[in-house]
Order: sequence, then structure tokens, then C-alpha cells
Amino acid sequence: MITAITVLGAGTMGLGIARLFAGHGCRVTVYDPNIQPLSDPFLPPSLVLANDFEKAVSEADLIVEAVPEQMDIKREIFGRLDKLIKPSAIVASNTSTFQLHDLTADLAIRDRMLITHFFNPADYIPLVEIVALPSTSSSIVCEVASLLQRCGKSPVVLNKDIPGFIANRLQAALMREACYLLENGVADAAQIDTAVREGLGLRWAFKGPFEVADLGGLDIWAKVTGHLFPELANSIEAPQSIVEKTGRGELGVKSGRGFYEYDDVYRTADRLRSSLQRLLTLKSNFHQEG
Ligand SMILES: NC(=O)C1=CN([C@@H]2O[C@H](COP(=O)(O)OP(=O)(O)OC[C@H]3O[C@@H](n4cnc5c(N)ncnc54)[C@H](O)[C@@H]3O)[C@@H](O)[C@H]2O)C=CC1
Ligand SMILES: O=C(O)[C@@H](O)C(=O)[C@H](O)[C@@H](O)CO
Repeated sequence: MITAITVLGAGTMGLGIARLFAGHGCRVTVYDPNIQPLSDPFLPPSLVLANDFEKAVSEADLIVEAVPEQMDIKREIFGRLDKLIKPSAIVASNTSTFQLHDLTADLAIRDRMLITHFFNPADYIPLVEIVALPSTSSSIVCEVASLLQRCGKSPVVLNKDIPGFIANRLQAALMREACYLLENGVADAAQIDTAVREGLGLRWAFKGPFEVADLGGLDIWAKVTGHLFPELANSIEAPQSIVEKTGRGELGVKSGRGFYEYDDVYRTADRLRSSLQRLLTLKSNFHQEG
């Protein structure tokens, strides 16, 4: 049974994942070479902060990697784990895009490695996408999925390893179109966000794309997709609006400015958490009433 969990990376996702598991009775250690005394007032006092890699991973039943989305950093870490972790320990990556096959190539521990893709904020969004290799034992997948369910998550185990899994491929397609509309002056960020928040997102909280298509009528969807697909953005480059902002250090909430300005990182994140909590409560009542 997984009880001791080490999270590698004390950033946006690492701390959310640590908060989730610590809040469900797991013993959680967070390792980060840049670890500072954490000033986030919403962190459980039971979290152990570590800057000694070997000590942080040696007793863990599960190691969740949440370091920057750079293959070299991730693989350097995985390469070190082999000789340091328990024979029964499981290693999971929170990568947003990389295929498990590429993350684990030539690693002795690859058959006990998974992707567990959490969504920000990790301690609130129920979905966790799980990707395993054909050689990964089903007992490891079941053990991680059961842990996530015990923590109130909704794990989805993919049938195949593919870059970006399900949700990020869908989200990246939407973001490509959103940036196209922004960069071509069709609408500004606030208008596009409103269209999703007051329209698509509201419906998607209760019905996924195929449920929505059935509701609308597949005959209509055949026409809409046939008419619109030739019109949609099809760039294969990162959007210019995001590249330019990143180049100016405008990284979003974590830097105080992105598409919008933020005066209090923790208050911004906490406001989202409390809104999500209210919606999740409503959704669970909704399902109970049927
Ligand atoms: N930000 C998001 O919304 C989401 C991000 N992800 C993925 O999660 C991973 C982490 O993303 P974020 O938390 O946003 O990044 P972040 O930049 O907020 O945090 C990364 C952390 O890793 C630490 N770090 C750097 N090198 C390290 C090393 N060698 N060992 C341990 N820690 C190290 C950094 O000090 C930093 O605290 C990435 O793979 C990202 O694609 C997945 C879902 C959502
Ligand atoms: O949105 C999320 O939380 C996840 O789908 C991600 O993996 C992405 O990294 C992306 O949203 C980055 O913010």
C-alpha cells in the first residue's frame, strides 16, 4: 500500500500534488533543489521539505516527478532514482506532454514508471490521466489508480501512450484557436475567456464533447465540422502571443503578469480553489439527485 510519497519539484504542480496527498493521510516529502521556507499559507504543516535528493526518495512508496517540462531534467532525475529507491517503489511523472516511452527509454525502472497527469490546481481538479507502458504490470496501475480514487480523484487510464494524452491535446487545440482569434484581432483575451467560462466551460462541467454532440445532433455536427475545419488555425508553432510574453518574463500568476495582472498569487489561487470547491459540491449533489 502506498503511504509514503515523495514529490520532486515544489512548484505550481508539485505543491498541489503534495497538498492533495498530505490532506488524505499520506506521509509526504517535497524535494526541490531550490527549496525555500514555503510561504504558501495553504500548505499542510505535515509536509516535509527536503533538499537532500537521496534521503527524500529512499523510503518512498511512490515518487511523483513535477519538475520543469524539459526532457533532459526529467530523465536526469529518473536516471538517478534507479539506485536510490525501494525495489517496490513506483515512479510517476506529471509531464504535460511527453510520451512515457520517451521519458523511460533505457531505464532499468521503466516497468514501474507511469504518467500521472494532474491538472492545476492538482488538489482540486478530479481528473488524473494515467499512462502506462504495455510492460507495466497491471497491479502497479491498479495500485496508483486506487490511491488516487481514495484521494477523491477521477483517474482515467489511457489505452495508448500519446504526446499530451487526452485533455492536453484537446486543451492545446482550443488554445491554438484562442490565440489565433486574439492575434488576429477577432476578440481580446477577456472576451474569449468569457465565451469559454460562460458557455463551453459551463456545459463541459457536466457534459463532455461527445455527450454535447449527441445533444446537438450529429447531423448538425457533421455540417459544422465540415464547414469549419478548413477555417481553423493550423499552426504547428507555439503561439506568438505566448512566446512574446514568456520572453518578457510575463509567465502568468507565478510572475504577477501574463494575459492579465495579478497582485496576490496566493489569493488568486485560493479564489479558484474555493470556486472549484463550490462547483464540485454542486456537481456531486447533481449526480446524487440523478
Ligand atoms: N503548470 C501547470 O498548469 C501544469 C504543469 N504540469 C507539468 O508539471 C510539471 C511541473 O510544472 P510546474 O509545477 O508548473 O512547474 P514550476 O516551474 O512551477 O515548478 C517546477 C519546480 O521544479 C523545481 N526543479 C527544477 N529542477 C529540479 C530538479 N532537478 N529536481 C527537483 N525539482 C526541480 C523548480 O525549482 C520548481 O520549483 C511540468 O512537467 C509541467 O508540464 C502538468 C499539469 C499542469
Ligand atoms: O491545464 C492543466 O492543468 C494541464 O492540462 C497541463 O498539463 C498544462 O500543462 C497546461 O495547462 C499548462 O498550464
